[in-house]
Amino acid sequence: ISCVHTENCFVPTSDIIAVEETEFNKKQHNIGKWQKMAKPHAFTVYYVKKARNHRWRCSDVTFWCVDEHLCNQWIQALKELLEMQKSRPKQLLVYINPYGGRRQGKRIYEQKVAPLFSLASISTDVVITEHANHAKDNLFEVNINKYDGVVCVGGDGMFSEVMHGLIGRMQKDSGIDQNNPKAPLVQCNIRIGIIPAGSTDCICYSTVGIIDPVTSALHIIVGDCQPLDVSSVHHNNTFLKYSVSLLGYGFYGDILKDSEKKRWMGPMRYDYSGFKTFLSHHYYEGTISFQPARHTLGSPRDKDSCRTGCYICKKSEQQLAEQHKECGLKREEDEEEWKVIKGKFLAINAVNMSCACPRSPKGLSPAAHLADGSADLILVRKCSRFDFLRYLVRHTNQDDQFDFSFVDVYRVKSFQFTSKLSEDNESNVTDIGKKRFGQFCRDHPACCCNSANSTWNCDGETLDSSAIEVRVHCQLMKLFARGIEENCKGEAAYSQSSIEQLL
Ligand SMILES: CCCCCCCCCCCCC/C=C/[C@@H](O)[C@H](COP(=O)(O)O)NC(=O)CCCCCCCCCCCCCCC
Ligand SMILES: Nc1ncnc2c1ncn2[C@@H]1O[C@H](COP(=O)(O)OP(=O)(O)O)[C@@H](O)[C@H]1O
Ligand SMILES: [Ca+2]
Repeated sequence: ISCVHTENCFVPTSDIIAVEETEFNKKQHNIGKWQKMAKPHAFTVYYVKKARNHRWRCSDVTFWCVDEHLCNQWIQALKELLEMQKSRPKQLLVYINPYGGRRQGKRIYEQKVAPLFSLASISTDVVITEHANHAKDNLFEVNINKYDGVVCVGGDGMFSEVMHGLIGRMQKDSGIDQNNPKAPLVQCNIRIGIIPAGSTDCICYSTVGIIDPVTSALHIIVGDCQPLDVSSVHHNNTFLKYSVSLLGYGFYGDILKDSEKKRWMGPMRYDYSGFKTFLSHHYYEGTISFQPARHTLGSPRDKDSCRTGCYICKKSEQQLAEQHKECGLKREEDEEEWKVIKGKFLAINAVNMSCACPRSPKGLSPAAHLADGSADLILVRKCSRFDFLRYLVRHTNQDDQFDFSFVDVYRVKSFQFTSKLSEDNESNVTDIGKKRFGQFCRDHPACCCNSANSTWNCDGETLDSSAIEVRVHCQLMKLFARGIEENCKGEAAYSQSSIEQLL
């Protein structure tokens, strides 16, 4: 058996996409040494080729020989090897948002992704959504056990919808009340794959390292698995939403609210509203209380970030498994300390992952972990426009965005927020004068005292309440991804040995 390539190629079986018998064709027969072969037989191996910047491509290599039996034996053996890769999906449920991002979802799926799925013998049921919440509602009805995974084609908003459907369905089937903020949620073992076709696509970028539909499709095909922390958001014992990327009040809440009116602008709407919001320079008064995450090894000021095989996330996984074993025992969580901070903030951002995206390749919190059971809480206090701009610019370069006197960052496992306005309204219901003054200010937005509330931006969706209660659920769900791979071939940033050196 020989290969037409002149160079040697080495492909691990885990990177093989498919093996197929190759049809004999004249053109191929006429090249090189195969001209002399009487009746050639051939098979083609399709495999993942890793290119620069975390990009993956489907490549192929064809092997020729004269012996038909030998050729078939090779095909058979390679197919058996593929069968042994148990984590690979065979049956997928696909939701396409035709209106996300630049409205290319359907085209991207049909032209770039579907052919790869069919090459890898994955069967699919495809739903093109007709309205918002279509995918979410549908997930409560379908026979979910039929599928090895769910794929969403769209942006972070579309992913969020699919995640709400899956996690919600899981809790419903297990009789867990999502409205109880303390309920131990049931993990969701059905993986979600993201084919990026949205505006920010930060979840894809932060878990794969690139926004590229083909790369994401290949991660699904090889059956990658990346656990992900999920935050639950409640208000007064009412469930509001889950969040995996950004939960932002003030700056990012205001950008989102303004940008929703400009959907026709496509992804550009965020830059337009960002500029507008930057100029308006609103700050908001409120109280934030949080429980520091003592269980995890890392800190938000670490130099190393979460990478494939991250040791810190593995440690949290072990702790989680131990917790599940001792689930009969009482949790001490509630008695743990709460830290309280009052102030005037331009932005309050809680991120479960770095939130790296093309606009900011290192993200809002470069050292945040995908699956350590914590979120990074970033408090940006009132400062000058110039200082806030300096802070924003550091999201795009190598400088440390936390090295400012007006920026604080904490790694937390839960937090609560109440705005000054809602506190006043609750504690001074009889103080009519104050209420009237509040009303007056809201009617006159030019008034400097900023009496209006901002809104929360929850993975790109607005929340109705400004007072919220948030809890991080360690590794509540899983993605078809493997985290960002280290650039140089070598160990993960946090390898066992580097940690041991640290301790
Ligand atoms: C001066 C340049 C400053 C650039 C600062 C860039 C920081 C970007 C951090 C982005 C974090 C994104 C977190 C992810 C959020 C998404 O879940 C979520 C939903 O995504 P989807 O639409 O795909 O469904 N996306 C968003 O909420 C959009 C966030 C908007 C980020 C745009 C920020 C632009 C800021 C421009 C400021 C301009 C100041 C100029 C002064 C001269
Ligand atoms: N067919 C549809 N029509 C209108 N909205 C939809 C449809 N399908 C999904 N959506 C909603 O569109 C919102 C944004 O989608 P997303 O794919 O995240 O795009 P973008 O990144 O541009 O915001 C999501 O909240 C989702 O619920
Ligand atoms: Ca995390």
